[in-house]
Amino acid sequence: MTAALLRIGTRASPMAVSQTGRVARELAAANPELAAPGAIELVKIVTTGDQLQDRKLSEIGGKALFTKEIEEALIAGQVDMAVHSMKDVPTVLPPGLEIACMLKRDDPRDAVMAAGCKSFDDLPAGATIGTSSLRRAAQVLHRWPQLKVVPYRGNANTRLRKLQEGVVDATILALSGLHRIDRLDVISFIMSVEDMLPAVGQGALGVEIRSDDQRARNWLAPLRDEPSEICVNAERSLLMTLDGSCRTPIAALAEIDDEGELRLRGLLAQPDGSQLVQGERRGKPSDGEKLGQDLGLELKKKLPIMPTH
Ligand SMILES: NCc1[nH]cc(CCC(=O)O)c1CC(=O)O
Repeated sequence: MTAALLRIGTRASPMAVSQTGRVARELAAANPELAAPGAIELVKIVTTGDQLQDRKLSEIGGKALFTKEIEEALIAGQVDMAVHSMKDVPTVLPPGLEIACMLKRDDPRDAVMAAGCKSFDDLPAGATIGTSSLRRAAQVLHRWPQLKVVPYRGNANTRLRKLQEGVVDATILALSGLHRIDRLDVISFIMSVEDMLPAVGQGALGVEIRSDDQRARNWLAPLRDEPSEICVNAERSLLMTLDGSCRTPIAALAEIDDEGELRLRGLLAQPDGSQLVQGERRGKPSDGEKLGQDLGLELKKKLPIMPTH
């Protein structure tokens, strides 16, 4: 057997394998040398975040846990690309690595699974929402203070099974993720971004490479979607300015409208939803990162008592 031309590292969950499959297919379609059978190999890597299913992420060190082992394999040359949900990628990358490509973003909204409900207004007081996302918890509790949020982990399939078993009354997952595992059928309703501002990078896939790997960069060039990159980078710039750890509920969404103007919305909250501040910036897409910084500073001023790290 001849060695693969390109090895792509991925988390082993069904969602991660599905999104890495999309990248592999698009790479093969755009680069004839990668279209031959066996030219691309998927390498599944179990991350610390995947192993620690039972503990709250915010207690065990945050989201780098989902990328660390894959980045180590990339640095060691065991794989040449790593496919990530941009939502899981920390704002600062290890030296020598870069996100060389973001694909066209999927719908960034969140979806709710809650039998027979079309809105959180339909749930009785005291109903339990299973989520370990501080961002989702803070926004739910702020807007529907009569509901209860309980910690909830596991991959998407596990969470859907626990919901079926009645462990909670409702749960919230990213629409894009449900699409990737072909489970749009379970959705009760999709949340507007006014009700639930998404996480930074939600719905976008990014591909990380070694900065000195020009071959990998060239293969990825045709897959890049510039508007998605501009929007996600504006959101990440806001996140960086807020020094967001996993202990701070932060949400942001950048979009480019029909006139070509960038609109960035941001939100910062207390984990219990007691305080929630929001802001918005509009400007040229080329100023996206500056708009992110500006809005980050404004939100910090509006909510000075940041949760302690
Ligand atoms: N935290 C895990 C994670 N990382 C990315 C997604 C969804 C897919 C995406 O945002 O691209 C999910 C699951 C979820 O939040 O429902």
